Order: sequence, then C-alpha cells, then structure tokens
Amino acid sequence: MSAPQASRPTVLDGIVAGVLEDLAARQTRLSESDLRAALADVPPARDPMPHFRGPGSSVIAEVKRKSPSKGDLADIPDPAALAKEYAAGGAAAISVLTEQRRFNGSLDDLRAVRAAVDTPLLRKDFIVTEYQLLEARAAGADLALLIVASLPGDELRRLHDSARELGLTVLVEVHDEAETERAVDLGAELIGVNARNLKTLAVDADTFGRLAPLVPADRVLVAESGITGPTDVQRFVDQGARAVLVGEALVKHGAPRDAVAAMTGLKAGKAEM
Ligand SMILES: O=C(O)c1ccccc1NCC(=O)[C@H](O)[C@H](O)COP(=O)(O)O
Repeated sequence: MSAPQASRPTVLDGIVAGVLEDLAARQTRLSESDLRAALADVPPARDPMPHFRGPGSSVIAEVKRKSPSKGDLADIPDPAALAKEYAAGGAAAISVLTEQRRFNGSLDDLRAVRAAVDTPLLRKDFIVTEYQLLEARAAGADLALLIVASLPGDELRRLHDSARELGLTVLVEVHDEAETERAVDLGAELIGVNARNLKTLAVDADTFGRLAPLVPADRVLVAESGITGPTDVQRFVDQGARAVLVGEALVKHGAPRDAVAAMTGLKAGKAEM
C-alpha cells in the first residue's frame, strides 16, 4: 500500500506562512504584555451591528491595493483620504487589508484610517493568533476577520472568544457548506460568505445563494468578493444579504463616495419591481 499523499499547500497556507513570519518579527519588537498594556489608552470598540440590522443594504468598503488574484489594483497613497470618501458615501464599516506581502497593506494604514474617520473599522487579515487581535484593537479596529478555513478544530472558537472579550465584533468568513455549519454552530452573529474560491481564486457568484439558506435568520449575512455595482448588491440582498464587502470595484472607481452611496440602502424585493 502506498503512503498517503500529503495534501499540497493551498494559496491560503502560503499567505498564512508569510503572515506568521512577519508576525514573529513584530513580536520581537513589542511583547504581548506591552501590547496589552497599550490597550488601556484605546477607546472602546464601536458596535456595527445596529447599522447592519437596520433597513436596506449596508456597505463594508475596503481599502485594498493589491491581491493575489488580480495583482496591483490601485496605488492608494493616502488611505485616510479614501476612507473619508467611503464614510461620506455612507459606508457602514471600512475594511482595511493589513496583510503586507500579497495585499501591500499594513497596520499603519489601519491607524491612519482610524485617525481620519469615526466609522467602524475592520482589520482584514489572516488572523491566526491572539496577538493579531490585540494589534487590531490597539490600532483602533472595531471588527476583526476570522477565516474558518484557516482555523481548524478549537482554534476558531478560541480566537472568536478572545476577540469578543476584547470588544471586537467578529466577521466569520466561510466558503462552503462545512465552513458555514462551523460558523453557525459557533454562534457567529456576523457571517461573511466569500465567493472567491481559495484554491483557484476564481469568484463564483452563486456561492452566496447556495450557502445563505444554511444560516438562521437571526444572523447577519455579508456577501463578499466580486461585487461590481448596485445590480450585484441587489441580487445578494434579495438572497438574504444585509451587507456587502467590496474592494476592487471601489478602489478602481473614480468617485468612490458615489459608488458606496449607490450600493447603500437597497431593499429586498426591488429587483422584481
Ligand atoms: O482578493 C484576493 O485575490 C484574495 C485572495 C486570497 C485570499 C483573499 C483574497 N481577498 C480578500 C477578500 O476577501 C477581498 O478583498 C474582499 O472580499 C473584497 O473582494 P473584491 O471586492 O473582489 O476586491
């Protein structure tokens, strides 16, 4: 009998490996106890849930320079200026990609955006340790992303509980049926369905419609990736999304404030009218 084949590392494995190397370097500069001490000066996290549960679609507008699937998207020399445009357009939250190697983001971007707007902020990264949650809160984030695919076994619950103890709202991201079941069992209040397949990086717009029925109605569903404009948003709202997370279409748009405004406040059922 031949030995079992080790499964090949996925795109996600590669990203997380780089994230862990960069994290180790930061941890040598700032100990976890010093980071915890710094939290004493940070105001409490904002709660984005009332906005998401309010009438019409909410937009989580992303600051995203680059991605593994598309390469360079936009320069964004001043993320704070872009965030102000998003806020003026009515974004319910702003997502800042802080991963450096593949997305060209940083915690400095998050801090700059925090200083510029009062809108709830999401640290969008590949979070696999409590230290990264502490960094998120210390930089002024109100939400943190946890990707179910990168958190096996008890890790998901452990980090979810730690994030909640820090006052962070958690966006729990799923890609398929099994991950959705784990998110629901966890009791996640905010569940993001990411249409981007992490093995092929292709976006499948039907993913949301497939997974949404598996999520109880008391949870808030976010549709993520590949959303190009109000027509896409309307389709996801009709399928049960309360919010959409949009990166590429906004960073490439000449008028991001107007683009956010056009995606905000859409109500289920409008598409049939
Ligand atoms: O964007 C990628 O190529 C990517 C690849 C691997 C893991 C994550 C990736 N993106 C993170 C995101 O989830 C998106 O930035 C977010 O959903 C916005 O997507 P889009 O509107 O399509 O830029």
